[in-house]
Amino acid sequence: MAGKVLKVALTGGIASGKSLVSDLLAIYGCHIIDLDVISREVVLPGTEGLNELVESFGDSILLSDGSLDRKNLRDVLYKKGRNRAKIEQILHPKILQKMKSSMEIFKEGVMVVVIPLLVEKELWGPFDRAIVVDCDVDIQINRLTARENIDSAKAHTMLLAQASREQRVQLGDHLPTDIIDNNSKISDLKDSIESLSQKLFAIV
Ligand SMILES: CC(C)(COP(=O)(O)OP(=O)(O)OC[C@H]1O[C@@H](n2cnc3c(N)ncnc32)[C@H](O)[C@@H]1O)[C@@H](O)C(=O)NCCC(=O)NCCS
Ligand SMILES: Nc1ncnc2c1ncn2[C@@H]1O[C@H](COP(=O)(O)OP(=O)(O)OP(=O)(O)O)[C@@H](O)[C@H]1O
Repeated sequence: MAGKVLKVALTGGIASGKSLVSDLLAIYGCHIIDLDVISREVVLPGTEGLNELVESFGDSILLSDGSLDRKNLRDVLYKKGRNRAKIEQILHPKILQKMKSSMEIFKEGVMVVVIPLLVEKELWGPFDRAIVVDCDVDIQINRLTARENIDSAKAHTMLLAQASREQRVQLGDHLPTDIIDNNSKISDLKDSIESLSQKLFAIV
């Protein structure tokens, strides 16, 4: 007989710590599906995703080996205008189809699906619960500028393409939601994630 699956959506702003939290949840036995990982698969050389992006934005978005130049597409995405909508229109149906297939394979335990744009795209329908990784905007900007080697003006532009902290926290109106504070040390985050995973495995 098949066991039960707890379907948990994990979200948070850019550079809030979603990957770190999902790595920790994996250590405690959660099964992770990450839409940032899937979004790389749907643009591999030879895919429809990459071909459609090139049709729309030209081959300047490619590196010399024919793979996607992610930095270049990022600049295209955050430029003023309709580029972001066009990129999302090409990639999101493919990403969501792959998410659905990956979710169907998992039959027992705690499944955590990392969805950066969960709130922006109102994608909470298939889930039992949510986790929001939250940190102060200043800390988020510092982590983003350090990781991507960009200035703070560019980091602010990236934040503006996403929901605000306040909007994200309102996810609690739709799903039982755990807010994970990631403002302090990684050792503190580890402790919160250990408790959270115990809670999730007790619910499933
Ligand atoms: C523009 C791309 C190539 C930049 O790649 P890069 O390796 O620099 O970043 P990565 O993919 O790891 O994304 C990092 C973060 O950027 C943010 N982000 C990505 N796409 C978007 C978007 N369409 N709108 C707002 N924020 C976004 C998310 O917080 C995400 O976690 C890439 O982000 C992309 O393909 N985005 C479009 C697909 C998409 O919307 N992905 C989000 C998951 S559904
Ligand atoms: N508590 C913390 N203390 C110090 N550094 C941290 C902490 N949490 C995350 N970081 C660092 O901040 C950066 C962003 O974290 P991470 O990549 O996990 O965020 P993310 O939400 O997955 O990012 P993205 O939205 O780009 O996918 C990384 O370089 C990570 O190592």
